[in-house]
Amino acid sequence: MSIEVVNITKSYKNFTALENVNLHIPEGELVALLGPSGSGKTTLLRLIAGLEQAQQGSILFNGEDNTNRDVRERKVGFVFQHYALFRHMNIFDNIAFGLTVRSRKTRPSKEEIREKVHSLLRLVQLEGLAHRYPSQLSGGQRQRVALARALAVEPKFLLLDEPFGALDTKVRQELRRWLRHLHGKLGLTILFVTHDQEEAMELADRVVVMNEGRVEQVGSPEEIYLKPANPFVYSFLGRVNLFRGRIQNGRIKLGEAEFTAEQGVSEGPAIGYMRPHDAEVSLHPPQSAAATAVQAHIERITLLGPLVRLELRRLDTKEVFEAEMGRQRFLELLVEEGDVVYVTLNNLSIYVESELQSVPTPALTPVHVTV
Ligand SMILES: Nc1ncnc2c1ncn2[C@@H]1O[C@H](COP(=O)(O)OP(=O)(O)OP(=O)(O)O)[C@@H](O)[C@H]1O
Repeated sequence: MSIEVVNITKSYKNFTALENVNLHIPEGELVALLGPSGSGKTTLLRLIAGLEQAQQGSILFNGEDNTNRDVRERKVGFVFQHYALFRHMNIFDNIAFGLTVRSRKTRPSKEEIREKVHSLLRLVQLEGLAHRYPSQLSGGQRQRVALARALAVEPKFLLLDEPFGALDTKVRQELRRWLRHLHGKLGLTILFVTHDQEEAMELADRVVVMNEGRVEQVGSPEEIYLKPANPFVYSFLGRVNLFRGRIQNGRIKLGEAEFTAEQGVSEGPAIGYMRPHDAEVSLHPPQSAAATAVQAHIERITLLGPLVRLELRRLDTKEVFEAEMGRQRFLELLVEEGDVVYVTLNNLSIYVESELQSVPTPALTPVHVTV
C-alpha cells in the first residue's frame, strides 16, 4: 500500500514539530526516516499510524484519505524501540494477541490462529520458542517477536520506530540483514525511523532526511550521499570539510584555491563543502595549471583499518580539514606527521549565503563548479 503525506503541519501548543511536510511512499518500498533528535520523525510516524492528529494536511493510503480514520481502522503494524511485549504472556500468546482480541465476528478460529502464529514463528526464525516468556529471550529475539506480533494482524504496512535502537551493534546488524530479507520476501511497505545513518543507508531503498520538522531531501542512499540537496544533508551524512571564502568577479576564492563560478551567480560570502575522500594528497604541486590545490601541514595520521585519515591544517587560511585514502595509497605517499603536502580540492560543492533569507543553513544556494 502506498502512503501519501500532504501538507502536514503538527504543533504542540506554540511549538511546531512538523511544518508543511509532503512525502510519497510507493507501495512495497523500504523507507527510512532519518534525522537528528527532535527533527519530527516519531511525530510523523505517529501521524501516519493515526496515534496523533495534525492541525493541517492529510494522509492518504493508496490514494484514499485516512486523515480522520481511527488508529484501528488504519490497519497499521507498529513496532517501537522498547519492545512492548506482554511479560505475563508467552511468545505464542504475544503474537496471537491482535487476533484473539478481535470481536467474535472477525476473530479467526483457534486452529487458524495456531497455524498463523506458527507460520509467523517460522518467518521470524523462532520456532520452538512459542512457550517461552519474553524474559527468557534475548533482546534481538524479543524484537523479532514484536515484529511477528505486528505482522499477525496482516497490516497494510509496517511502521517501525527505532526498532533496533536498544540493541548492541552486532545484533543490530543481524536484525538489519534479517529485516531486509523479510522485506524482500513479503514485499510490504515499511517505514522505519532511525537516527543512525549507517542503518538508513544499509537498509533503505529510499531515505527521507528530516531536520527541524521539515523534509530536507528524499532520495536513494547513493543520491543523498553523493548529491546532497543542501548543507544540512551534506553535514548530516558522513564526514565533511568546510572551507570559507567569497565569490567575486566570477571567481570563487577559498583562500588560495580558486574556481570559476557559473555565470549569473550572486556574489558574496560562500562556503565550500568537500568529503574527506575527495581530497587528493601529493608531495609535489599538481601538474595542472588550475589553482585547485592548497598546501597543508599534516597534524595527525589515524589508521582506520583499510582507511587512513589525515588531519591537515591549511597554510593559507589555517583551516583544519581531513583527507581520507586507502592504506595502499598512504603507503605509496611516504608521508608522516609534520610534513607539508599539496592537497587538490576535488568535487567541491559551493553554497552562496543568500542575503534574502535569514535561516542559516537551508538558505544557502548551490553553485555548480567548473575548474
Ligand atoms: N506531546 C508533545 N508535546 C510537546 N512537544 C512534543 C510532544 N511530542 C513531541 N514533541 C516535540 O516535537 C519535536 C519532534 O519530536 P519527535 O519525537 O517527533 O522527534 P524525533 O525526530 O523522533 O526525535 P528522537 O530521534 O529523539 O526520537 C521535539 O522537539 C519534541 O520535543
